[in-house]
Amino acid sequence: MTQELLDTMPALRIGRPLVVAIDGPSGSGKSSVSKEVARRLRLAYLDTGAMYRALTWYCVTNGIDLDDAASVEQASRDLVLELSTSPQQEFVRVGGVDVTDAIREPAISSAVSAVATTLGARTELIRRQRELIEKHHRRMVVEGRDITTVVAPGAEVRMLLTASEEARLRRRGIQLGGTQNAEQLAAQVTHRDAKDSTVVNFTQAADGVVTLDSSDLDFEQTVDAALVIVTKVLNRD
Ligand SMILES: Nc1ncnc2c1ncn2[C@@H]1O[C@H](COP(=O)(O)OP(=O)(O)O)[C@@H](O)[C@H]1O
Ligand SMILES: Nc1ccn([C@H]2C[C@H](O)[C@@H](COP(=O)(O)OP(=O)(O)O)O2)c(=O)n1
Repeated sequence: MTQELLDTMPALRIGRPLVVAIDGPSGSGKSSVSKEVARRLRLAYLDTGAMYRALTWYCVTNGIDLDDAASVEQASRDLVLELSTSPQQEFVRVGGVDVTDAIREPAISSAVSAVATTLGARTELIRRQRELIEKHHRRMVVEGRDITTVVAPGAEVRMLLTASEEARLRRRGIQLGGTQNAEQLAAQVTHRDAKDSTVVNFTQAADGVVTLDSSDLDFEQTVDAALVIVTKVLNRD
């Protein structure tokens, strides 16, 4: 879809609220596709997974027991977090420390589910996510696991981005530069999803949520398909 066409669509005019909520499993392309969709639609961008990762980094760094729900919940309130909401720039800082790369390390990926399944911590991060959406006047692409269902069920556009398990494992393997063997990849993709889905459902689209299956699409085709969904949903309403 050309930029000229997008820029002239009345439904996409600046000033109107436009929350695009995108959920999906690990490796489905949420972060990369959402960021590009935000750039194309000139919207802010929120990676909610980065918030769960930042909280995990904070807990691990401060020796907080991840099995102690009360301590993890307290940590979620103490967390001093700065997170980029620009799709042009990526940074995450915790207490002034740059953790942009550290939160993507396999050690954090393996620990993050323990934090993400602590309900009290979810409540606090969801509160912060909603605050960020309001701060951006509801003009934002927000991606995660529970955005379409819990964080922003009233979003103008709600999408579930999926891909086959095989495609997701392959993509994550390439993304990590071939450093992980099959077992390590499965731990970071399939097993993590299994743990995470005990608290949120991101495998089936809720009512009103459009599914985009990217298994047989390349990155550009997926971005284009997501933009088509956005324009169709907006022109329908
Ligand atoms: N449709 C696609 N086809 C091929 N690779 C893709 C596609 N979408 C995303 N990718 C790549 O797959 C990897 C995982 O995507 P990412 O956006 O990190 O997924 P998620 O945020 O859902 O875990 C990235 O390297 C990304 O560039
Ligand atoms: N809205 C969200 C976003 C992420 N999470 C959890 C689930 C994931 O295991 C972690 C990290 O999310 P992230 O989107 O960075 O995960 P990926 O590695 O991109 O699949 O956070 C969540 O529970 N709810």
